[in-house]
Amino acid sequence: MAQAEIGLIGLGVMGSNLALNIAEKGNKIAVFNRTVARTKEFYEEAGALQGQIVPCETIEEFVAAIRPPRPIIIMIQAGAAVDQQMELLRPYLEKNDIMIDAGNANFRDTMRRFDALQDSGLTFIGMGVSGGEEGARHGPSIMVGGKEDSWKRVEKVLTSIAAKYKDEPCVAWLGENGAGHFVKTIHNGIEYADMQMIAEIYGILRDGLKMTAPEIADVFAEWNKGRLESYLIEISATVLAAKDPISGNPIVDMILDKAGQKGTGKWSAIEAQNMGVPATGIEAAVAARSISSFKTEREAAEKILGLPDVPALQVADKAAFIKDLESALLAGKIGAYAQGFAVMSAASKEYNWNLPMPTIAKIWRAGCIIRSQFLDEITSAFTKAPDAANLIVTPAFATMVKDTDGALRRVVSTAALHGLPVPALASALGYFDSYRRARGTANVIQAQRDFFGAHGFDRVDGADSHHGPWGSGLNA
Ligand SMILES: NC(=O)C1=CN([C@@H]2O[C@H](COP(=O)(O)OP(=O)(O)OC[C@H]3O[C@@H](n4cnc5c(N)ncnc54)[C@H](OP(=O)(O)O)[C@@H]3O)[C@@H](O)[C@H]2O)C=CC1
Ligand SMILES: O=C(CO)[C@H](O)[C@H](O)COP(=O)(O)O
Repeated sequence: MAQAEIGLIGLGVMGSNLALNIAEKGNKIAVFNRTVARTKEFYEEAGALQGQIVPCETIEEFVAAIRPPRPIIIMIQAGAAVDQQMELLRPYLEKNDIMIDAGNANFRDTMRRFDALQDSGLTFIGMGVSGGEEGARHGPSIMVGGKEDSWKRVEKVLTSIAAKYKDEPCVAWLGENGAGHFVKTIHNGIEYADMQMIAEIYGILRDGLKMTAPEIADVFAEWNKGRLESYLIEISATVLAAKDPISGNPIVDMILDKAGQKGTGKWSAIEAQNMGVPATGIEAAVAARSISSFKTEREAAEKILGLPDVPALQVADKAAFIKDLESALLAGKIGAYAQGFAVMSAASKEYNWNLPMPTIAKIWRAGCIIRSQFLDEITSAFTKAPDAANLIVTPAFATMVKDTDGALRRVVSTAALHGLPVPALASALGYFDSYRRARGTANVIQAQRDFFGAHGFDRVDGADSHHGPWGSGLNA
């Protein structure tokens, strides 16, 4: 029997769908799962694809089933489980075999694993996969990091399973070691911001305009035909329209308002802070998820503080206000993506990855959770200006920022005046207002720091005096 082209460990939600996708595209695949019963179940459910799948009960049998040099995808719970799995696998591997961690790893773990294998003859790929269950099965977006020659060994298989945007595969080698997982992390950070801003707009429509879930679904479905066309707006319309089979109510009204998080959003915010690059949209979204999880505390706080004593929202022209919400959401999205790309640009320099920004935007156009028409516009902006300091100063996006500015301002201020929380949208406005202002207010911060800590300051006239006259100046 011919050997498998590739192996995959971990037949959970992502791994099983990825394995079926690989098999369906004509690649023979060997599979293994820690819990053997799951491997059997997976194989039985594979139907017509069984001929392409080699189910294995032991690691030894699994490794022997793959053609060397063996690419082995590890698609399991991120973190310590990956280290454990790699240790179990290692004794059976041979020179040039490639372990591919396809889970949502912290890129720092990927760098460590990559380094640990440097002189072993084995290689390592850190690969971000996005698209959830459906994407894994029918075409995810794949962000690859590692040695270029390891990528060459898997390029054909990965290209065959990746999503296609107008025939262009949404997979690319992005750089050495942690590059792929870093880009996937920022993808997820942007995903957090995108989702949070949609939720904030939903909050204005629900609590401000008192619209029902199906009515809001119609608004989102309409927006999905315009500038906001995206997977996240599409699924938001779908979930808002869905009914709870138990109560008959809209299902979203029966879902608790607390959201979990597994780490990638937080890592994006941490890495942005580490490099001194503002990612306020992502930070606001991560904080909003954390506040959402304080359900009991929030219930107690509402009893003590009550909701803000503000008038109910009244709008003279509802259609015009909804148009403003659409533009404000686009503006917020521009801010979050601009920040995400700025973080990747800084990381590219810090880690010598040479991350290709237009390519990243390109492979996010289909397959992944943040896929949208908007990413094609980003692709085009970065293709024309690959060295732009920030997405918002590229000609197309500068125009968009100016065009949506009024709406963002009206929506954020209206929300504030009516006690409706919009932390991510407000962060976008603050970001734009700070970034576009040549003369800011940090002169006072410089002065304060120099006053209390003799930190010195730079002068507007470029002259050499770097310490204030505070003592004499104050007391004179
Ligand atoms: N779900 C999603 O939408 C996405 C998930 N990811 C990432 O993909 C990875 C897998 O996620 P998902 O498929 O959702 O997870 P699941 O919970 O569905 O599956 C987890 C898998 O990990 C295996 N596993 C857990 N611990 C160990 C261990 N110590 N040793 C060996 N195997 C272990 C499980 O095996 P067993 O059956 O024996 O328990 C199972 O096969 C994660 O890193 C996740 O963050 C990435 C993109 C999207
Ligand atoms: O990678 C993903 C989507 O792109 C996963 O669904 C991930 O779990 C999302 O992050 P979180 O669980 O923190 O919301």
